[in-house]
Amino acid sequence: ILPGVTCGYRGLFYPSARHSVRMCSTGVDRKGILANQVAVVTGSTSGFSIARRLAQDGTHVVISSREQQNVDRAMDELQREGLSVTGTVCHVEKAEDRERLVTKALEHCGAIDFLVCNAAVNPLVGSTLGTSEQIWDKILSVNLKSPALLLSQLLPYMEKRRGAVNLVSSIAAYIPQVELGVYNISKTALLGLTRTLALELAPKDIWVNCLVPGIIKTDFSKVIHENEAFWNSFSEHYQLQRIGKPEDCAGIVSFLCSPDASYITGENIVVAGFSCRL
Ligand SMILES: NC(=O)c1ccc[n+]([C@@H]2O[C@H](COP(=O)([O-])OP(=O)(O)OC[C@H]3O[C@@H](n4cnc5c(N)ncnc54)[C@H](O)[C@@H]3O)[C@@H](O)[C@H]2O)c1
Repeated sequence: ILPGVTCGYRGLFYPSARHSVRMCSTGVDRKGILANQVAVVTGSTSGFSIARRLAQDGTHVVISSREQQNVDRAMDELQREGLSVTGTVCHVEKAEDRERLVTKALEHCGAIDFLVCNAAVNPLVGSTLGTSEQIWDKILSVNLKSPALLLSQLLPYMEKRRGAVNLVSSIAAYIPQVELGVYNISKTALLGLTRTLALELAPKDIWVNCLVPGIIKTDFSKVIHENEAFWNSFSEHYQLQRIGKPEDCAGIVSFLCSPDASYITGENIVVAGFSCRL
């Protein structure tokens, strides 16, 4: 256990903690609604709003991304806020890194309840037909294949306690942007992956849903929100007259892991300020 971080039940597989909170679902104090549960979040060291919110709601969170220094910095910041967070390097394309992530979660927290697949890349701004085979492989590998492979490694542990999986797609799945080419396609395919996994995992009472963010202000979307042409047409396309904040997405992920969402699986939840083009 990390200094200053209490996991509380290291090495023990408690029966699903969800059952103990299921009774107090709607209309009650949500503080600690995810207490004593464990979440693994990929690509969670730059904005880390989802990791923070899950931890604020009581979850023990295992963060990860490609660079040790980024993992250390995010862990440090979240632990200073008194949150139960640990982390490790996990380049989601690498099987050994995914295995290390699983081991880390089990070592520190003894179980795994939730998986949030946040990591994604878009190495190219350009058309689909102008994309090299190498870039195709990279985008599909990180954005689409890795979530499924990581889940298959986590599943033996998640199914002991039931659980929730949250994939992260994009509004680009519904409203493709010409300059986002293969990225649009990877995010569209995630909608299909969500439904297929929901079907496969329903008998295990593991819920699989997909967050579909609109334009959210992060480094990832700089290429869009720092572009003047984008702002010229923004109010025409998005009805809430602002771009999203990472926190706008974090709460919905927490909700989808909570007992209040126990009859929701296979859904794509759009958090995008509404567009008539949807
Ligand atoms: N920001 C937006 O407007 C927006 C809109 C729609 C969807 N999204 C999606 O939201 C998710 C989070 O994006 P964000 O905007 O917070 O950006 P972000 O850059 O903060 O998050 C992406 C994370 O993925 C990590 N990552 C990339 N490749 C990785 C790999 N191979 N292994 C492990 N980690 C890897 C990055 O280091 C980063 O931490 C992504 O799936 C993105 O596609 C973002």
